[in-house]
Amino acid sequence: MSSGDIQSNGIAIQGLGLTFPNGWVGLKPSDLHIAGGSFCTLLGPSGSGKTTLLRTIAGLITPTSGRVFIGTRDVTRVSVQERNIGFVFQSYALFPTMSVAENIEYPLRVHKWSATDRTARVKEILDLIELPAFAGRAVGELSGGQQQRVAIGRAIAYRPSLLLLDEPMGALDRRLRQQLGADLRDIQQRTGITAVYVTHDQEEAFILSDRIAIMNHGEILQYATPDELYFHPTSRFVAEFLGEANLIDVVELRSCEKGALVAITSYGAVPLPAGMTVPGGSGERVLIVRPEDVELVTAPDRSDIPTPGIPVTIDNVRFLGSRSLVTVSTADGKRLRVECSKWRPPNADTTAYLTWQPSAVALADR
Ligand SMILES: Nc1ncnc2c1ncn2[C@@H]1O[C@H](COP(=O)(O)OP(=O)(O)OP(=O)(O)O)[C@@H](O)[C@H]1O
Repeated sequence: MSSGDIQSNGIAIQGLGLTFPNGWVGLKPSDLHIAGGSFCTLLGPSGSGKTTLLRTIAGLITPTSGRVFIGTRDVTRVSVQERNIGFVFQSYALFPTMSVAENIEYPLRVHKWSATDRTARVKEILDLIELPAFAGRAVGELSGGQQQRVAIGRAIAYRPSLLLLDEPMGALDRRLRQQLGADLRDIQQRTGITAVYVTHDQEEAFILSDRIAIMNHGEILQYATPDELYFHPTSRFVAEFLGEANLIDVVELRSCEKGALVAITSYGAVPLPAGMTVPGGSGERVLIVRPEDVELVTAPDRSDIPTPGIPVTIDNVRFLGSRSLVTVSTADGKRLRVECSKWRPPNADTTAYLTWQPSAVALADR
């Protein structure tokens, strides 16, 4: 496919910070390296700085500190037009009086492509976005999802080195979002363009992305693959933002005889995954265990309970069909959650013990 001839550039930001004129800190100085040809998502709650970071990469906002590189080129002081970037926003921003083909052709005219090259490229893009039969239609006659496909096609038509997308599916219903998301990922992979995508929808981010930057309060907290983020969050915020998490404060970390690490908690010693090393820094830590990794066991003799074997009382059991959600309380009143899909939970008000495999535990900053 000749659409794959886009020259993929990575993006590097170094110490990028932004304080707005009113004194509000939009971005705390951060570093990030997005590999060329990858799909990166900026994910975080409303107001966390996702759009601000995207706009700073685009050159629509000038940072107060740090640098932005596209490939090896320092573009910190380079204008938007010279950064060679395609944009897609939530509002389609298509020209309503122009046809689909004319919309796609427009940026090629601006970039002074020859008529022959324009015709060939428009055809190629119409095939790529799977709308060849709609070339002559006015964009106003298309569905929302089709219009966004045209917007994506128009954004990549002149072969920019980056594609930046700010909540492009925000106005679409769930079914259309899923369809367009799959189309977008397919287009990104077939062209090999580097894409940076803003959303606050975790599921969308997980489905689409090679790597995700989790943001909060203008800060990039962690940049990793979806499974690294889910199973090895490095902060309490990331753990709780990406689904349910049981958090247990660590009093102390100790090495046992075999060199493995053990976390001392107010519920006893909790073995940590083999090979885990003591993280740097001196901050307080928290253990993270996902509800689906926890098992509730009952046994007449406490010595039969596998570690960590935290005694709990079952508060309630909610049956949800394919799984049950169980809320339990420890002796000191801490509430924890257990999800069971393959075994029946004990009845409420019974005493049971919580256990899990050491590999299920992540260690994060408190
Ligand atoms: N020009 C500005 N001057 C002052 N503060 C601003 C300006 N633009 C944005 N902010 C603030 O910066 C913070 C981050 O805004 P931003 O739009 O980047 O968040 P976001 O994560 O994209 O949120 P959402 O998901 O709601 O779009 C917000 O608190 C916002 O009010």
